[in-house]
Amino acid sequence: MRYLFLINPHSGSGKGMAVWQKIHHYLASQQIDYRYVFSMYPGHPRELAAQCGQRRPAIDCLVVIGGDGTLHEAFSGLLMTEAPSCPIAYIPAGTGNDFARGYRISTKPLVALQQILNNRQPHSINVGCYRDQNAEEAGIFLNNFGIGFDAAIVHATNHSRAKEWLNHHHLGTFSYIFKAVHVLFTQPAFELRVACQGKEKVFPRAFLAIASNHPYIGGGICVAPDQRIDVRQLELVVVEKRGWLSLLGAMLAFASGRITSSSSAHVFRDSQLSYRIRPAQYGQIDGEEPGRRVFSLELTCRDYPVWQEPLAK
Ligand SMILES: Nc1ncnc2c1ncn2[C@@H]1O[C@H](COP(=O)(O)OP(=O)(O)OP(=O)(O)O)[C@@H](O)[C@H]1O
Repeated sequence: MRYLFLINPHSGSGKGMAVWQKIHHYLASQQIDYRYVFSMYPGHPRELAAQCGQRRPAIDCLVVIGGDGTLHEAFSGLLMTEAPSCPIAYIPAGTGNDFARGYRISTKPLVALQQILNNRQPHSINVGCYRDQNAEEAGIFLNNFGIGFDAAIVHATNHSRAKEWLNHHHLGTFSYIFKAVHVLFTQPAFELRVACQGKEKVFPRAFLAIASNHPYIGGGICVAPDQRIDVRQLELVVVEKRGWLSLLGAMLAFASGRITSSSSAHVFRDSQLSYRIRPAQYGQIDGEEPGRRVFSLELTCRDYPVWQEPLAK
């Protein structure tokens, strides 16, 4: 096997570089055929991954070291090319690491590396695909596509001047909770129309809509407990803003990983979902922001090979 390591040294406020140093030290002491490349700027992981098929000598597996955003870009790059699918593997080095949770990859770099080196067959995972007819834009999501509450928190947190400092001092969760409380009181309701399995449902006062590819969001919150990354299906959870008390209850259920059992929540599950949202809202796609806008989404599924043995349950 010939591996290409793609590293975002800045992910997780510098964790990417620290993880790579550990991995590099180990690889250099073994008989392993590998190359490596650093991503230098936002968007670079996508470009580097898109060139994988043309590399000579050919590579058998692209190993990404970074956070969920870097992994998302690498998958997008691989899926953009017509070349035969190059299997991917992942060593988490971000702050949230939700994909690693969803696929069961260790957050200990050398254990995650062994999951790759000991692997013997490709594992097929589901990748969520979206087409926004409104913005004439298409893309993928590995973790989730959120609109409303969670996306407004991502926006507030990403633009917080204290983010770097809090992450550096392992206080990122506090920043997230603080922003969540603020958004809870300021985020207005919006209209959502969902079409699923031939039926349309209208929510005049939706508060959040999260489509998930595996159970986790926001650094380990369980938002879709029945969702599995190896099943060709997506889960959309919609929460309504009925009144302050029920909304507060729903958000507490969200924070404690029980949102799907809240009476304000509605769950839709299928390999194809469409929904429209008005007026303009914040969105988040695997933690990155597509901007505040009106959405008209069609979600579908496709599969992709991962070269990594998941940890035992
Ligand atoms: N050399 C670089 N300098 C700055 N940004 C980069 C570089 N390489 C990649 N990026 C961009 O950094 C963004 C965020 O990366 P990523 O999500 O992996 O890290 P993170 O935000 O620290 O982790 P998490 O998403 O878990 O919080 C990605 O959009 C990626 O394109």
